[in-house]
Amino acid sequence: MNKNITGRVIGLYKQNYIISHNESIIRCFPKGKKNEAVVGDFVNIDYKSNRYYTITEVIQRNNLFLRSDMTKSRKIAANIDNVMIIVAAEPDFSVELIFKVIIEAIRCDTKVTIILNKKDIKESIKIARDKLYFTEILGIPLLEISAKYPGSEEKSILNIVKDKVTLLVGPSGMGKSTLVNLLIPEAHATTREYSRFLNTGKHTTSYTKLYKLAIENSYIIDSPGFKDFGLNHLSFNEIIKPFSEFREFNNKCKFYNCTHCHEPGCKIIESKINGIIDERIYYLYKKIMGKYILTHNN
Ligand SMILES: Nc1nc2c(ncn2[C@@H]2O[C@H](COP(=O)(O)OP(=O)(O)OP(=O)(O)O)[C@@H](O)[C@H]2O)c(=O)[nH]1
Ligand SMILES: [Zn+2]
Repeated sequence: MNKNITGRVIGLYKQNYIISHNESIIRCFPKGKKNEAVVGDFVNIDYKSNRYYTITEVIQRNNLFLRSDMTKSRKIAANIDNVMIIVAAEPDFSVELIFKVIIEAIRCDTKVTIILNKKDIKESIKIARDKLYFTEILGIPLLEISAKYPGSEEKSILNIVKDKVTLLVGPSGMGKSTLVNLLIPEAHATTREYSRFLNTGKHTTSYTKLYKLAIENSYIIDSPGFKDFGLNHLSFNEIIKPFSEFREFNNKCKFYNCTHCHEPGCKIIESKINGIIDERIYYLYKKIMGKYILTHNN
């Protein structure tokens, strides 16, 4: 007898899916060779009596957060409302990398918050804060916390994640796991349980997982740390969109297809020279767009 049910992907490791369905979890495999579904997806699954569950259909998504380079793209999570980017006083982090994540979050039409962790490290917190100058100019919420030594302020994260599916991303070493354990005290145990369930033969923790928070209707998706974040799947307009300061000058350049990187008669370059556009933001744009153009023209 075939049994068709709908569930949500809460874990994915190689070809192994963990699907949640009515408070229980089901191990599942993709139907063909391709892994179409990602964490956060709602899927229809099918049980063939003596075999195993397979995903038969991915239900239409609201969005799909991904990163891509010239050769491949990596799907990270689907159906998200919120992207929380975690950086820290130390180790050092790349503003360019963080900004690329913001660009992708805005393409997905989600909210974005930056969490600056390890505020207890007084010697380096100011440098990290200065690097995040763009948050104020572009109106991106920034919250300083200490995931390791939490006080009352850390509770305000709950207001950000309430009633939402929040994707937690960040470079390695910023304290993402510490934050996950603070928000979801049973996360460690859940990860262990999932690893056993996946039967992968080793205790792998480095895969994307969806956790249910204690507050109703609120979820966190924890994804592995990354070193780079490619935007090859985006259009020129999607890359420029978060640079809200540029908007009023965007269509006023001499050339209709101005990249605002080097062209004569560029109103954005002019506005940067006149101090109307923040110089640091302009150079951040130029760096990101310069690399994007280079990979797209090859
Ligand atoms: N001082 C201080 N250290 C912290 C804080 N949060 C995390 N750490 C430390 O920073 C280091 C990295 O923390 P993790 O939570 O493992 O970081 P992660 O981002 O999950 O790192 P990856 O597993 O590499 O992706 C650990 O030694 C933590 O104890 C904090 O608020 N203050
Ligand atoms: Zn221009």
